[in-house]
Amino acid sequence: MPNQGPKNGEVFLTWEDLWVRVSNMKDGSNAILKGLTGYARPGELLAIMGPSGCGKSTLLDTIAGRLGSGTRQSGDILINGHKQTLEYGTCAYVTQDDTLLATLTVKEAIYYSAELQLPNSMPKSERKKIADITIKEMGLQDAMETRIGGWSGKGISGGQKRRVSICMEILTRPKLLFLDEPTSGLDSAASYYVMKTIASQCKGRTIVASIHQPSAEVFALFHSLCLLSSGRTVYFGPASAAIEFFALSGFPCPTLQNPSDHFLKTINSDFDQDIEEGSTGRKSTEEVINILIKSYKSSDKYNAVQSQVAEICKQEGEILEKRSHVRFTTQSFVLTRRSFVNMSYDLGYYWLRLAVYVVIAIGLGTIYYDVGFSTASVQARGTMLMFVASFITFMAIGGFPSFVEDLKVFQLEKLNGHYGSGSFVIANTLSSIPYLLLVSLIPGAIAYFLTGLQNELEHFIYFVLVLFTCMMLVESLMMIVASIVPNFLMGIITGAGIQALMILSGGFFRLPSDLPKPFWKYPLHYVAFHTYAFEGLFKNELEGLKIHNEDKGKRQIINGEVILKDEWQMNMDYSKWVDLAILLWMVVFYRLLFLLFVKAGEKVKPAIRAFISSTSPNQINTAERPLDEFAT
Ligand SMILES: Nc1ncnc2c1ncn2[C@@H]1O[C@H](COP(=O)(O)OP(=O)(O)OP(=O)(O)O)[C@@H](O)[C@H]1O
Repeated sequence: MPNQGPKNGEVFLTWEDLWVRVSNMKDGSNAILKGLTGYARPGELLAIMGPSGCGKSTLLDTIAGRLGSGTRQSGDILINGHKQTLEYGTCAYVTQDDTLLATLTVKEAIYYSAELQLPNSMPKSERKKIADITIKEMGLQDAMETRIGGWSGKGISGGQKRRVSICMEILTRPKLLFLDEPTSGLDSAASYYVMKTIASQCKGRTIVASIHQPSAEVFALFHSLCLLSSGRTVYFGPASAAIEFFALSGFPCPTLQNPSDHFLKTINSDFDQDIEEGSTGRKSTEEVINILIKSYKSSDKYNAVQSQVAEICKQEGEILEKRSHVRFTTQSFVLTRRSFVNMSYDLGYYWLRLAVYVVIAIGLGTIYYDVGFSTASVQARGTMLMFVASFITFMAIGGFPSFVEDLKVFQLEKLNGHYGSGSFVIANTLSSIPYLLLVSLIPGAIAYFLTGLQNELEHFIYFVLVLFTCMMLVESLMMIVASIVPNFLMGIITGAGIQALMILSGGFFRLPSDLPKPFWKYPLHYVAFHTYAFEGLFKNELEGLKIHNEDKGKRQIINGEVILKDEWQMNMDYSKWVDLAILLWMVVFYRLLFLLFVKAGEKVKPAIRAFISSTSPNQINTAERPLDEFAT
C-alpha cells in the first residue's frame, strides 16, 4: 500500500532495531526482544503472534511506552516520524490482566466509563447510546446486571471480564489501540465476534493486538502479521502472504489445518520432542526457526518492511496529542459517585470495620463502664481515650486491600488517559466522608456514653470529630504508602510500622519531657498526628472536669486543667480546637502529598526510562544475535 502520510490524527507507528534486555544474575543481561523492526499503519489491524513467552506482551509494552522497571530498551520507536512517549492518554491499551472494580455491575462499569471518557459536549442520551452499542458489540447485553467480581467474590466469567476491558477502551474509538491477548478466555465464536468488532473499527485507526491462537476466521481478519519466536522476527508482512512464505521456506501448511496452528506448531521450541516427531520431521525446532528467520531476512517481505519503515520515518506527521479529558468537575463528580457505590458494595471497605468497631466500642464501654469522678477515673479516662485515638484509628488500615484494588484501576485508567489524578483524590476523599462519619459516630457514641465521659453535646461532637479526622489521616497515610509500596501485604506492614512509631512518640507511653530528644521528640513527637489527637481528646475530657480526691478522710476537688498541665504535660497555650485544626490540616497535607507522589511518578518514570534507554549499550552481545546473521 503506498504511504499516504498521516492525516486527521492518524497514527503511523514504526520500531527499528528494537532490543529489550532484563538484568540477569548469571551473565548480566538477557535479551527478550532481539532487534525487531516493524510498523503499524492506520486502517490496518496488526496481529502479533508467537508461542507463549516469545515476547508479544513485551513488544506491545515497549511500543506503547509501558515497559516495566528492570528492563533496558534500545532502538527507535517513532510515532508519525517523531520520537514521542506514548503515555497518559495518547493511546488506549487493553492489558493482559483485567483491572476492573470488582463490585460494580457490567452496566455500571461501562456507563461510568462512558461518562468519564465521552466529551461533555455530547448529550447524555448519546453517551448512553454509545455505551449500549458497545456493550452489544461485545456480546455483554445478558451480563449487564451481573457484578464483575474478583478477589471479594465470584462474578462474570473471565471471558466476559476480557470483553468489559475491551469495551471500556473502545468506547471513544481511539486512534491508536493496543490489545494484549483480547481473545484469551473466549470461545471461538466469541473470539471471532470480538475481533470482528475490533477489525471493523480500523478505518483511520491503528490497531495492534497480540493474540495466541486465532481460528482461521479470526486470522482472516488480520491485515498484517508479526510472527515472533524467542524475541526474533520469523515473519512480518501481510497476514494473507504468511502461508505462502512458510510454504516457500519448506514448511507448507497441511491441507485443512488452521494456518495459525501450523505457524505456532512449527516455531514452538518449548516442546522440542513433540515437534521433531511432528510435521517438521527430521529437523529440530531451533533449526526450523533459524531457517525461517534466514528465509525471512532474504525475502522481499523483509526489504518491504525496511523501506516502509524508512518511508514512514521520512514524513514528518503530526505529534500525537493527548486526548482531552471531560471537565474536571464532571470527572470528580462521576468518580465520586462511582467510588461511593463501590464502597457501599465492598464489605471490606467500611461495613466490616463498622461491625468490628461496634464490638470494640461495646468492649470499651463495658471495661470502662461509668468511670465516675474519682482520681482512679483519671487514669481510666486517659487510657480509654488513648485506645480510641491510637488503636481504633490504627485499624483503619483494614480498608487498605480495597484501596489498593481501587488504586490499580486508577493507575490503568490514568495511563489510558480517562481522567487525571486530582479528580481521583477528590473523589476518594468525598466518597469516604459519609462512611467514615458513620464509622466514627455509631461506635463512638456507644463507647463515649457507656464510659460516662463528659455529658455535653459539644464534648461528644468533638470526640467524634477527632475520631473521624484520625481515621481519615490513617487512610491518607495509607494512600501515600500505597503510592510507594506496590504490594498490599508490604503496604500494611509498612503502614502499621509507621503508626506504631507515631503512637510511641505521641506523649502517652512516655511523657513529652521524657521522650529522648533526637528522633523521638524532635521531630517525631511533633510530626505524629497522635500527639494532637491525644492532646485534643484529653483537653476535651478534662477541661472543666472536677475530680474528687479522698485523702485521709478529707474530700478534695482537683481541676482537670491541673491534671492536664502537671501530670500529662499537655500544652495548654492553645485550645482543643487548635489540635483539631492541626489534624484537619494534616489530612489535607497527606492527600496533597499523595497527589504529588502520583504526579511525580507520571513525570519521573518516563524520564528514568528514557535515561536508561539512552545509556543502554547499542553493541549487541554476539551470543544474542540470531544465527542467520552469522550465516549471511
Ligand atoms: N522482567 C523480566 N525479567 C526476566 N524475564 C522476563 C521479564 N519480563 C519478561 N521476561 C521473559 O521474557 C519473555 C517474554 O515475555 P512476554 O510476557 O513478552 O511473553 P508473551 O509472548 O507475551 O507470553 P504469553 O503469550 O505467555 O503472555 C518470557 O520468557 C518472560 O519469561
